[in-house]
Amino acid sequence: MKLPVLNDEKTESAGGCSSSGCGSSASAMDHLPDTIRDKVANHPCFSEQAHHYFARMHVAVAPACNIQCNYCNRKYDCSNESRPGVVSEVLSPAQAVKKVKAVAAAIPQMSVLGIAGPGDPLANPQRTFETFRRLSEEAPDIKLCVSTNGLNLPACAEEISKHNIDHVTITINCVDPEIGARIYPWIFWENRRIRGVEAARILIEQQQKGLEMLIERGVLVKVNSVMIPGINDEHLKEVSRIVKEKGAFLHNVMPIIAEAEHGTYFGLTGQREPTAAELEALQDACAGDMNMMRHCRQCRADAVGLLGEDRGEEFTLDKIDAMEVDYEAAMVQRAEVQQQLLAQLNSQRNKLQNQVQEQPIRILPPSRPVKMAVATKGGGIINQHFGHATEFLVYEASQKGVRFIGHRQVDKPYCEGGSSCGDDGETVLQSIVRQLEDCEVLLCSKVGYEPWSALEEAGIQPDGEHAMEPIEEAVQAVYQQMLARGLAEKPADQQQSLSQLQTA
Ligand SMILES: C[S@@+](CC[C@H](N)C(=O)[O-])C[C@H]1O[C@@H](n2cnc3c(N)ncnc32)[C@H](O)[C@@H]1O
Ligand code: SF4
Repeated sequence: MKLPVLNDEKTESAGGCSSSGCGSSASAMDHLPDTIRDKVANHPCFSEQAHHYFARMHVAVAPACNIQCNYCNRKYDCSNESRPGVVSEVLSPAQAVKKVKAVAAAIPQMSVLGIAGPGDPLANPQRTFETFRRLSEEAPDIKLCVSTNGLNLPACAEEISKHNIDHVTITINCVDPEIGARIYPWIFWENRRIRGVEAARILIEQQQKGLEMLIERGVLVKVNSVMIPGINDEHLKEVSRIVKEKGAFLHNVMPIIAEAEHGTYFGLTGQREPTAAELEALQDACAGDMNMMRHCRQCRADAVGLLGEDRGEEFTLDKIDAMEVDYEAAMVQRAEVQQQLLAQLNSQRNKLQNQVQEQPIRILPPSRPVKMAVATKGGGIINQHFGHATEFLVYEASQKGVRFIGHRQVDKPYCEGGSSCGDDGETVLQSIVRQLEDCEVLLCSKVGYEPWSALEEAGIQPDGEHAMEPIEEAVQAVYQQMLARGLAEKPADQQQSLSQLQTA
């Protein structure tokens, strides 16, 4: 069965919430068949809207890998670090099942369990499928998903569909073996280590075959691609076109993380990471062809919580051993909480749609889009203090509506770092302001005087007047105010807004 692929340019409603490039906007979700909408409605990775409300967890049961990527080193771990491949402890399937049930009972909005490493789940098929089999029997209310490099996917596709795993992510960085040879030094295939272009050719063949087999079996497939400037960045447009044609549901183009201290080939050879603007431009170029995921936080292989947060420390093995879990009772509570969250999510979506329909048709002079940064702790509302934010979501408002375009991670929240300098002499505040330099507004619940001034000096208008309001509504409202004032003008009346905010 080939799944419908959304092209948000086509589904966008005039003046509405287009979330262009993301398959989860109100308009895009409405065009999905009910069966698929139900599958993604509470999946934080497959739906941008769901990621504000629903949490996910990964269990690290798969240590080995059957290929080497030049950007991956699973040996380097730091408990404060959130990046793929990193874990604090590898679990046995029995430990993983125990942990999942403990987390699901404690965090009822946790809807999805994924296996994503720290190596490749399908290079550890016994451990992976044993975990899935036991979970589908003992915790049938949890959605199961798996991430793979695809080398062993054709051999596992049938088993995946038997285990009721209806979401799979395949990492596809290229469809050209010459490019692949610059990303993958070797693969382990049919009991041999194979190198160079031949290795890349086999990997690409298996990935494409695996993708086709999953689509035929009605599994929702997301494709991850790591953007490596100068190596596969231009080429990823071709990858996007091909995987879309084959029926992939979502494409997630992620920036390479290449720090020398991680000891990866790319880290050590000085491969540069893309800038936020380069990533957005590539995502936009690919979006012409398919749905793009822009809310990926490149999680650890043992992450727990909402995307962007990690509550793993609350669920270490020693703590879980001390927890008594009645999963039958937990399932009842989980169902109630998740129903409520879905109702909230739907009501927010309907509200936005109604606003669009009720808006009188006005002919506005053409105006440019505006980017706004938002501080949120989840729930789809503006509910975080500027100084506590570890990341900011970025939205673009234009006359077509509001769309989510990405997120900016900060090294340290302002309140933890204050005006202290890093090795490069930049203060925490300067670094945050630099990350947000293309935004013109910052929406948060509160902001102190020092960051207020720094933001304003950088041309970013801080705004605490929309605290506790739904994000997209607030972004839309601020944009309307800017239009009414004439967009070329600098926002006036900052002093009045400032008096409504409290110091950090
Ligand atoms: C750690 S992998 C685990 C699943 C599987 N082995 C795979 O590669 O798909 C999860 C995702 O993180 C990506 N990843 C790993 N290291 C990365 C890095 N340094 N920069 C960006 N993405 C990375 C992988 O490409 C993959 O899409
Ligand atoms: S396939 Fe996944 S786990 Fe294996 S080397 Fe690549 S990123 Fe790391």
